[in-house]
Amino acid sequence: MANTIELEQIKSLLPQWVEESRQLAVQGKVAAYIPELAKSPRDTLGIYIMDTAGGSVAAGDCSFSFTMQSISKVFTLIIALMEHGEAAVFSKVGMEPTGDNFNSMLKLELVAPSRPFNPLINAGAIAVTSLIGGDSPHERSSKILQFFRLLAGNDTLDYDLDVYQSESDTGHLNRSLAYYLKDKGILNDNVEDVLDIYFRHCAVKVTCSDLARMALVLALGGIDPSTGKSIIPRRYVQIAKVFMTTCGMYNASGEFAINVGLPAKSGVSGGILSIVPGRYGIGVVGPALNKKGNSVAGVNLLEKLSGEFEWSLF
Ligand SMILES: NC(=O)CC[C@H](N)C(=O)O
Repeated sequence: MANTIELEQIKSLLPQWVEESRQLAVQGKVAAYIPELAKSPRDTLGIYIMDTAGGSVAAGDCSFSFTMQSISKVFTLIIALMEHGEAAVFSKVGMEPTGDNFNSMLKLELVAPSRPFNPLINAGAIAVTSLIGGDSPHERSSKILQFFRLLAGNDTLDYDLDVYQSESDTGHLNRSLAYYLKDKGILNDNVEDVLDIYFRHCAVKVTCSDLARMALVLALGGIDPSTGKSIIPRRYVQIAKVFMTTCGMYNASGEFAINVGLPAKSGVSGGILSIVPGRYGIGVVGPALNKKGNSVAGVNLLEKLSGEFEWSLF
């Protein structure tokens, strides 16, 4: 179906669907292991969809801002690939899902070498972040933030310093993962430096429209929709999409592939970035999470959309 006709249909259906999906938030829980995230309003639900021709649809709580958390890992992977290429990145992380929690230590010890299974689990993302170069932790963080701003088409993107501080004060499990990787020679960086960079990129504050714009660049195979120029090599977008499909929704990635069938990445703040390749960039937020750590209402909304408009890639 032509995008413009479909977008009009989405526009008319979406407000009602948002209200229906919002009802499911009571089944979920807001993440509390980062204390600052526990303050998020459970019933919030927003979605923003951008198409390749400049059209967009917004519904629900689109002015709500939230931190990217694990969604940022997709883009730090891309930066590391652009700086160092595939061989260097895949010497530090694998290409396979784990079946374990995103912050699990288990396979690092069980499987030799202790290379994290993929770049979207915490251990893998920390290893990838350690590859991003610069003269100081500040310079490395700035480079990441600038790239996120470019992708979002929003020069005002910045850190939520309360969330950053909260995670920095309590992120001892991530610290232990990083020290373990340092011991095993996977991480060559100063551990506290790399964690600071990691906590900062997780704490970049966005709205659904920022996520949709970042997603749109991926949907376009790396083309900046404002300039028509390539800002990410197509091959690296392909790699990112594969990881989003196989590992992007934690241990529910298989279920999500069956029920929605789109590359997606979620974060513990309740955000989900998803794409319909060649067509749409989508940003969703709903802070109440299901047992697998994904936004209950957000996943439900994406299921409705994909089902109705037959977006599944499979
Ligand atoms: N799943 C997530 O969104 C995790 C990101 C979070 N900053 C953490 O490291 O625990």
